[in-house]
Amino acid sequence: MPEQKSTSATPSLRRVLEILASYPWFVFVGIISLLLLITTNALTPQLFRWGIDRGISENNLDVVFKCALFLVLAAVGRGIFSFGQNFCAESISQNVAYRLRNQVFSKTQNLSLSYYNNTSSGQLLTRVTSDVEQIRTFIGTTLLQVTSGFITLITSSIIVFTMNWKLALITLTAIPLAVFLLSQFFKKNSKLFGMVQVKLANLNSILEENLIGVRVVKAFVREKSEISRYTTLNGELLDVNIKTVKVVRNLFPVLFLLSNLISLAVIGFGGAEVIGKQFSLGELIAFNSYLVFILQPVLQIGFAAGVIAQASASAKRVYEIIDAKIDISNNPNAIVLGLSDIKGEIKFENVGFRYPGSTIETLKNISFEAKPGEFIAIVGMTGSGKSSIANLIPRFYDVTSGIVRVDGYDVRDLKLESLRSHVATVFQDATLFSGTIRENIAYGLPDSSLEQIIEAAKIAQIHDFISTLPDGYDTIVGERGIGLSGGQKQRVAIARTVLTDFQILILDDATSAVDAKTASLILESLEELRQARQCTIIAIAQRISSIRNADKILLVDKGEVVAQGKHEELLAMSSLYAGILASQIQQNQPISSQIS
Ligand SMILES: Nc1ncnc2c1ncn2[C@@H]1O[C@H](COP(=O)(O)OP(=O)(O)OP(=O)(O)O)[C@@H](O)[C@H]1O
Repeated sequence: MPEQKSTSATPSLRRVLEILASYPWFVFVGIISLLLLITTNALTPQLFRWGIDRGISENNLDVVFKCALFLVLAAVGRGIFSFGQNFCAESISQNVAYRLRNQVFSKTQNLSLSYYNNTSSGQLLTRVTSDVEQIRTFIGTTLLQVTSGFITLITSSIIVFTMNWKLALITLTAIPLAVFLLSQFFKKNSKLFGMVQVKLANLNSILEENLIGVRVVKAFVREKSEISRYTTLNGELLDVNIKTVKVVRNLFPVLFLLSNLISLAVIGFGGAEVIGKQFSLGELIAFNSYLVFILQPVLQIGFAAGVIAQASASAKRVYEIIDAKIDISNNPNAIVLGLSDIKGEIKFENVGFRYPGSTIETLKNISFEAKPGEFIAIVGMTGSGKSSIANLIPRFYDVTSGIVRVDGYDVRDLKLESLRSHVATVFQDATLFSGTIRENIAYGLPDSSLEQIIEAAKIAQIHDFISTLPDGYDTIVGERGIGLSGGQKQRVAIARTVLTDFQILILDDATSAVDAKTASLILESLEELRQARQCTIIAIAQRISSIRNADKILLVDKGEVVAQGKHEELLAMSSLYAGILASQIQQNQPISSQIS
């Protein structure tokens, strides 16, 4: 993973708890309900004591009836306060989950591309879904249990002390023992709980890869081995889950044993005191009820221990994304280039580039210039570095050495939004979103009129095809809609880009899936657009025939520009270029397939 601020589990959970301050009313009403519930619970044994000692023992029916009435009122109060505290806790937990999901998602939108090179989307998905859900469960249920447990434990301890300090001492020996057991449990198992989420994320990655690559799996008849790969990882998740169940399960018999031993001691010692008339029967019954309010919270906290450990691990993983360093960001004095200011000049000055985390120098000493309104082509073998050069112009990555300039400005000094809004890119891999064709074309400028959209579609040579569809521009594409061929998708992607207000257009193998005739029609339209807008075009091309009229052609080999000039000049000066052209004429095939 890319460099990240170290995020440890406990501070991460503390950061989750700090979010609660944003919901003061829910917290306030929740705490009041919780305190009232605890008070009602604490009063109930006293009512029993009163009913037994003053009512039953003294044959006073009036006290017995009053006691019964108060007990009913206490039960109703418990119902209301319990609803209040649970409603507030659930509401807060849903809001915290909403906020974390939004925070993680907006971070994923701002993270640099290098982060995605090193993190699978399955891992990211798990953090937005499962990890956030763990945190929600912790806030909605566990936090309440633990808070109420602690307060009940303290108030009940005070009450039992005032009732009978000797019996209380026997009872309270349970607490340090339980705390010791729980701390040991935490120490030993926090790693294990983190592993559950790691395994789940691995499983999601495989699932995601397979869903995306389902055609490859089928074409290579790899279904069985993919099922076995998934099953293996699923088995690992099962093993870790079972291990967590086991460690939690092992904790409870010990805690129950402790609780039973204390009960035994109280009944034995308390019973002797009742016989010796030092303690009334009502007091012993009330005392015994408080025992539940001491031991139950200890068990509750025990139950919560696992969830807290899991929530801590999840919070750590969620904050790892929220805190992830953004490699490409605006510098404090970044300049905004307005549409009327930008001319479209590009200059590479001795540019060297290494992908983040890589030790290999992908680009070396790249220097070239594109004047405003020029058509520059980049050709070269597959893997030579053509896309890497193009990626540096809209600052998808930063150079390792040298400078990339747009209109004389170092791109690192320009505001990213302003730079990228003037530099439009059509990628080879045309990703469309679910929605209508119209929405897809208008993705960059959602307010575009249908006329503008149609004009863009005409330039991309896709208008005629769209017109044949029953719903025309309102046809749904993407996962929910009709399937488009690779070439059709590429043309919709070109239309989507053409519609925007760019001054520099980068075509990264943008017509690779389109037939040669349509590709040349698209280039003709783009040429007209270039003349009209005076914009600069950088085209990465596989077919030399499609770019022979370029103002300048850069021939890239092993990360270096080995020759640059017009088509005829390159033919004369570069045997590599001449060789590529000859082989293309001979075989009428793209460059990459010749070389690879
Ligand atoms: N994200 C990345 N991280 C590390 N190395 C990368 C990354 N992307 C590309 N590379 C490496 O950089 C080199 C240049 O890749 P690039 O995509 O620029 O080549 P290209 O000339 O555009 O290739 P093609 O014609 O096949 O698209 C290759 O060796 C590739 O392995």
